[in-house]
Amino acid sequence: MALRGAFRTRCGLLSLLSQRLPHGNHVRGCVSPFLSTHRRNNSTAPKIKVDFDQTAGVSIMTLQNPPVNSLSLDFLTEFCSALEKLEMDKSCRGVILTSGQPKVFSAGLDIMEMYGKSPERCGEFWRAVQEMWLKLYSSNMVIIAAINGSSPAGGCLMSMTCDYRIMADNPRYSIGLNETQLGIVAPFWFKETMVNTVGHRTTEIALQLGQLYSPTEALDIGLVDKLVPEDQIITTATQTMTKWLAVPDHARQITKSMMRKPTIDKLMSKREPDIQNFVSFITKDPIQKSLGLYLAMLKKRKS
Ligand SMILES: CCCCCCCCCC/C=C\CC(=O)SCCNC(=O)CCNC(=O)[C@H](O)C(C)(C)COP(=O)(O)OP(=O)(O)OC[C@H]1O[C@@H](n2cnc3c(N)ncnc32)[C@H](O)[C@@H]1OP(=O)(O)O
Repeated sequence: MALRGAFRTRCGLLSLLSQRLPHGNHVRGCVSPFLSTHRRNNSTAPKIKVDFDQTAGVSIMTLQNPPVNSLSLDFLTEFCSALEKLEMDKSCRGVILTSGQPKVFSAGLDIMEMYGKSPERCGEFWRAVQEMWLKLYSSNMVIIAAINGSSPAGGCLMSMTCDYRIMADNPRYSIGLNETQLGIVAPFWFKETMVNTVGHRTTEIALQLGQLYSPTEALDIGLVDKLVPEDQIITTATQTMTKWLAVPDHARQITKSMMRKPTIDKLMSKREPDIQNFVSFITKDPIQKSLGLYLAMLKKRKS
């Protein structure tokens, strides 16, 4: 039923863009579903900057995949490899995740990775998305998100895998799992991560509506834990980290695992079917058309 609903029209995307774009913009004029070009970040510059403070045992991972830190296959691969290195380094006990791009923490999954790609490539991409989630959600380190910009969809998922979320108090920013507004469906592990964060009822409403929340609304529902002025976000994250690292590692790690293991085990046991589900869903013609329209509109609203 959900799939049929998503396939029925492209209005999920159209209504999202005409009703509420994250920065309050509106679609202007008509759009062509055909996208001939798309500015890609093909740079070989590192997409993740890691600053390790050896004395504190804390790394700051800065996401730097311009223009909007979208989660492309290359980005995810580099991110997982950087995180794995830190995980294996016993002197690193905490990570602060933040964005090096103005106004955006992460725009979520790179839509270009899901548009016009072969089933094989889509499968490879989805495996990388799963890997990012698994590595973050099961990390032994304390992970704090310093959300210094908008964080829709996959960006919100990434934030929710962290142990604590501090968001810049700027009403122009938004955060949430807005998948249904794009005519796509948040997979079960996105849903469970949100349930584990804000509870069942709030998730039910948030997911069906594909709701994007302002920082104040996100704080109200517990999607983020603290709001601070943007220029204080890293100092606040660093102070918060000190508090978390004062707890004995083994006790905190076992507790974290106890809370998250059922969800992690569920994805681990369903990884391949989850990839197949994603590939068969995303490569369907109506979904491809919707994604094409959405991309075209993202560009159009700037002109
Ligand atoms: C039955 C069950 C089956 C299960 C099937 C599974 C289904 C799939 C589930 C997928 C799960 C998650 C999905 C996602 O994460 S999809 C991504 C959703 N993201 C969004 O909707 C955000 C879109 N972007 C924005 O709203 C804004 O860009 C912004 C982040 C608020 C920033 O605004 P801005 O004004 O600063 O920048 P803007 O001018 O809009 O964008 C700059 C350029 O970046 C391009 N771009 C933006 N977002 C993306 C993106 N996510 N992917 C790729 N490209 C993106 C945008 O087009 C601009 O490009 P250009 O400069 O014009 O070339």
